[in-house]
Amino acid sequence: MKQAHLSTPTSPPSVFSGFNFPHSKELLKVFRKTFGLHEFRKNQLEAINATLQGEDCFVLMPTGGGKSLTYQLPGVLTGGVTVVVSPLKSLIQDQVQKLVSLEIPAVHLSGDIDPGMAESVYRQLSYRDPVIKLLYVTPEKISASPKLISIMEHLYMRGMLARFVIDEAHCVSQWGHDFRPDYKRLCRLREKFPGVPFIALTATATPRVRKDILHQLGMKNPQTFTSSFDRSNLQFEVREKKPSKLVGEIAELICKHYRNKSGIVYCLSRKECETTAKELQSKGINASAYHAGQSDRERVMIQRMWITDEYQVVCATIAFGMGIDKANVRFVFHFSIPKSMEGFYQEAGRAGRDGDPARCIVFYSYKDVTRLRRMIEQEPGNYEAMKVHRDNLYRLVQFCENRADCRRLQLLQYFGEMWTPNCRRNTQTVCSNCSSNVSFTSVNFTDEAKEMIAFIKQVTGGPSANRGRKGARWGQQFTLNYFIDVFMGSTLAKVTQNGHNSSPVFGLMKKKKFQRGDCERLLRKMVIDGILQENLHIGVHDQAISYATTGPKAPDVLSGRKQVDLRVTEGRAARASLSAPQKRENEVHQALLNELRATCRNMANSMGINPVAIFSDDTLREMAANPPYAMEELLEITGVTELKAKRFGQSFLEVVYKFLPQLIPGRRRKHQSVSTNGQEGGGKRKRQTSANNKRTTKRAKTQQGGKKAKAPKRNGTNSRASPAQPAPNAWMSKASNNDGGMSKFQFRKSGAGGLGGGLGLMPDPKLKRARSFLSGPGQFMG
Ligand SMILES: Nc1ncnc2c1ncn2[C@@H]1O[C@H](COP(=O)(O)OP(=O)(O)OP(=O)(O)O)[C@@H](O)[C@H]1O
Repeated sequence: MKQAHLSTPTSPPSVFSGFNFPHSKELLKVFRKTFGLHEFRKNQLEAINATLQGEDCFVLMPTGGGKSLTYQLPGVLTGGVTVVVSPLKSLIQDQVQKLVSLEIPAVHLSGDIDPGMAESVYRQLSYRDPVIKLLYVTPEKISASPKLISIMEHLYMRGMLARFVIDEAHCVSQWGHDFRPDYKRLCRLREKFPGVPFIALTATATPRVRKDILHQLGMKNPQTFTSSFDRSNLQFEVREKKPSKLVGEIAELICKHYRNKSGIVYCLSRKECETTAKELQSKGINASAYHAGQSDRERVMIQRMWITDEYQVVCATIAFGMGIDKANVRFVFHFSIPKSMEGFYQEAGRAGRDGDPARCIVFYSYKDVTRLRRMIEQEPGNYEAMKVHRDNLYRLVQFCENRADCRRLQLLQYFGEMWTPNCRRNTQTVCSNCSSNVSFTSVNFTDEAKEMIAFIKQVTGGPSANRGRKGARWGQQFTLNYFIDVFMGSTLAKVTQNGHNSSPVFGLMKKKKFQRGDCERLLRKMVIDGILQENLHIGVHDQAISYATTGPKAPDVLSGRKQVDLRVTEGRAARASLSAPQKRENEVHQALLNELRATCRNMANSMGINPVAIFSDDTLREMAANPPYAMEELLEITGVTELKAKRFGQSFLEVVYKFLPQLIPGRRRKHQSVSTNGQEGGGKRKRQTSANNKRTTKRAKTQQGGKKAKAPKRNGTNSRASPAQPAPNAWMSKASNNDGGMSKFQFRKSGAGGLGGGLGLMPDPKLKRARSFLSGPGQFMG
């Protein structure tokens, strides 16, 4: 694989870098002579040095990044046997073959090894100084074979158990996409063989899964080596799926751009694999199906023929491809959506391992979500596991639906990387969102959402009414599509028969000049956000039907604690009668967010640290959506600790101050509280505007149509004043003081009459809590 060009922040040199270790000379010799390699990739040398020093290691590298070397090379160098736990027989066989081809003594004990061979392996392992350097096993083998455990005990007693390698370590976490119960039992190895170092490796893990992996494996203080997950040579695209035309579309893509080029088409079911392969064949493409319904032999043969390019395309279920080291895969298409972001990234990552451009397209249809949900709910397992899978699926849906943010950025953010890739730099790999010339803007649909929720609740009886497969219900059952019909003013018979054409919400979205697609996206977003929910039922013909009802977050919307925004194309936004001030406000908040991000990036670059070590993007979004005007308000923002506020806060407040003239429009802002008597404010803390800025006062007056704003007091206090409101000119002087400014900001009281008749801007802590990554400005797009 060619080295990807990464614009990630550079990590500081590790204590494990370099060649000044006792083992370094021998290491270089084996690296060059045995493995035939010349240059280490990022983090390889560091991880190898660390494990050779007896450290536990956690290695996170993207697919094809070169993880195997980080344990194979130490395996060769160290005395004793390195035990590698790997999830798939095919993967194990492939690795063992490769090692043997390099004349490295490697063996496996996977399920289908013949008994004579297994005996021979056991015998060799019982020698005082075994020749075997790497022993590959499945986690199931470790769980089920007392003989293997006993062999390992003997190795351990003789000091010949060099290390344990946990490959595809995300399988240990049930928050991951590929949970394997036997992986979870691997922590027993730690108890049984104390002092034997572990290496856990994975190509896909969110911060949450990473934490869980270490917890599950009992790795308390590992050396962690993380490479960027960016695969800059991959082009990401999500296309609308038109089922009846899809195979034709795929065939055309292959014939036009990938004639005789290798690729994978991932399908959801065996049947889909078969029919897709057949149809591609009928269009002259050399394709084969690959799925669990075929015999092991058949699958091995298909895999081999694809690796050697005898088959151009494999139409496969997800079981295909893990660990296959085929460099020249030019495309990975998802005929139906994958089950999770991790699954998607792992599958897509099988393209372009040689570093040349490759294309990854997901064909997305919301109908597939119902199919997948049904599959998830039919899988054996407890409710928790099912819920995790369902959440993973909805996260992927959210990715597919977001047509505004860079796809690469979305993926990297999902994996916890906080930097902005320059996706547009390369026209061959620019993602479908960055190459689109449609511009988006955010529209607040909270009022409409409230009406919809009230209607759905009224007709369905709320969430408790539709629970259970055949549960008792007081309300009626309707699908999300039915509600879309109602809100779009459809005159379908079922709508009129139910009398919903006379409801006030009938045609609500049509009146807003919305297209059906936009209305669909809004309702799906409400499902993703938990404002609505879909309950899966099995119909009379064994068909899965999802009935919609209100979700757990609906009360937050009704009470005004949660806002419902949808990104729509600007033209549509205008048609949706977004008021001019509303639009201006959105733009200001977006511009503020951009500048906050730039500040964070620049600071991080100058300090040589990751921007996330300063503030996460979620924190910056919250800051932009609800700008802090003082240090104490900054401290209210999720992710801002006192230490961070002290170290970095001033720079961020200065950015906010720069936007003050636009942020003080003298009218009620989004997150303001309104007391029952119509007076605003009334909360413990109010974000209030500075009073002694004449420019803004004047502006506020104008915006109120000439209504006189309450005269600001210069240094007085006011019952509705925030205790921390520096005047802009005072802020500027604070900024130059360079003392962190914290104490002064906290205790200085400026004039507090506020603008626009003393409008207090109070952050609503509940709203902040409810604000997910979806609801910040610029997040969710339709
Ligand atoms: N330092 C290096 N120089 C050149 N090639 C390398 C280097 N390290 C690894 N490779 C090659 O890169 C390819 C991918 O490596 P490897 O199979 O270890 O990736 P991986 O991270 O385990 O991927 P996956 O997640 O798909 O299993 C292999 O062909 C390997 O030989």
